[in-house]
Amino acid sequence: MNTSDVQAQKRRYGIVGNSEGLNHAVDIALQVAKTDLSVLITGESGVGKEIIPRIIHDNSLRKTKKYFAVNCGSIPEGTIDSELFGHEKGAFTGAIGEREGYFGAANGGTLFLDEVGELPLATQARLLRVLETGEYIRVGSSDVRKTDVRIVAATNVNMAQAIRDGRFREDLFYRLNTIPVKMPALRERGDDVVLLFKKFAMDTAEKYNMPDPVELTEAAQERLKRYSWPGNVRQLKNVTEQISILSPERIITPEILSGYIPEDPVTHDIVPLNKRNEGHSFENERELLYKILFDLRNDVTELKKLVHGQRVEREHSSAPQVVERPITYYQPDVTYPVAHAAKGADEFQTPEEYVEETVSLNDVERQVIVRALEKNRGKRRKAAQELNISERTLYRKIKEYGLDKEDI
Ligand SMILES: Nc1ncnc2c1ncn2[C@@H]1O[C@H](COP(=O)(O)OP(=O)(O)OP(=O)(O)O)[C@@H](O)[C@H]1O
Repeated sequence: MNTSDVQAQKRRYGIVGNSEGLNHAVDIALQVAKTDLSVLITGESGVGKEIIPRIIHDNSLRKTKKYFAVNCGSIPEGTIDSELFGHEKGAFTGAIGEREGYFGAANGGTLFLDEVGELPLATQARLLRVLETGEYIRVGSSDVRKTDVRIVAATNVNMAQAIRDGRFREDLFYRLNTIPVKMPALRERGDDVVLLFKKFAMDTAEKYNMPDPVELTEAAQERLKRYSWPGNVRQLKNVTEQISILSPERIITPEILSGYIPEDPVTHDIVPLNKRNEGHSFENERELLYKILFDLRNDVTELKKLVHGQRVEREHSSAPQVVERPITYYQPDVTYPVAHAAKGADEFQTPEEYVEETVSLNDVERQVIVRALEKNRGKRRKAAQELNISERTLYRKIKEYGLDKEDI
């Protein structure tokens, strides 16, 4: 293994970790990059398979040509052939114009077929043909076209089982698997888990302008290493973000970790997140939640500034003082104390009047959505963009909170 090349690639792509399995995967990617051999990357969901095809393409002779990543599992069975191989005008109802398809568009370049194990059998036959001969036919056409595409595929399904079940063609498997690359599960990477936690903690602190990233005690590091991480690096990233944002403590102990990962090191209670399930994606929910929490924190900070400003003003005019409140972080399952919204300078409250009111997270979420809808004059697409969530999630939330019955 050329260690310095491997280290350079890891720096280039922001890959964190130094375990043997990870270094080996990057090394193989580098070694095969200059060939046109097909590569099949295997590994559990969330282990970081997507980076390997990028390394291969960027270090290949095709690097100046197109690179496409296609998630085969997220494309409906009815349209996958047309997406991959293109279609002619009028090939099926709704085919208003012709479509080139990825195999045509990537000519000369690289195509990354993620979740290749999910391809329907008919598409597998087409894929085998193009891999063996470079030939393919658009849907609704009889013309044979030629293309020169390098295929890198990835899967998290057990291919041997899929072949036994008749869900995946054995001949295609061998064709794709010319060079196998195995991405190890996070639980097999030893200290990498701690390095990754540090990276994600720093990224989160930077992203949200936090003064200091969270840090792990020695015991907490051991606890992270003992846990089985069924959702792998993706799960660790989410957990680190959650801790960074939700924990008022910045030094993380095993006790604090217990609120975020199960005590039982091998339990699969925390379900791996499914990126493909866009309509009800946890990533979207999480983003919305983070946004709410940050809006809330910003509101409190603003309020604090306002209170401070008012206090200074009133001190000068010997008016009654207002008690300053520390900013509180949100804690799961705890209602959040907020001061009454500032009403305007003249209506400002005295300490006696300054009451705490609790709002649930749902109330806050509802308010944030109403605010975004009002601001965008009911335009849901714009509101969803502003909230950084998908339109489908916004529609669902609107229904959930009965906002569709309100005049916004
Ligand atoms: N070694 C690593 N260093 C830094 N970030 C990583 C590393 N491995 C994975 N990640 C990050 O973890 C997340 C999940 O990785 P990725 O999407 O590549 O997983 P995957 O194996 O393709 O999962 P799936 O099979 O579900 O598609 C991404 O945000 C990725 O950037």
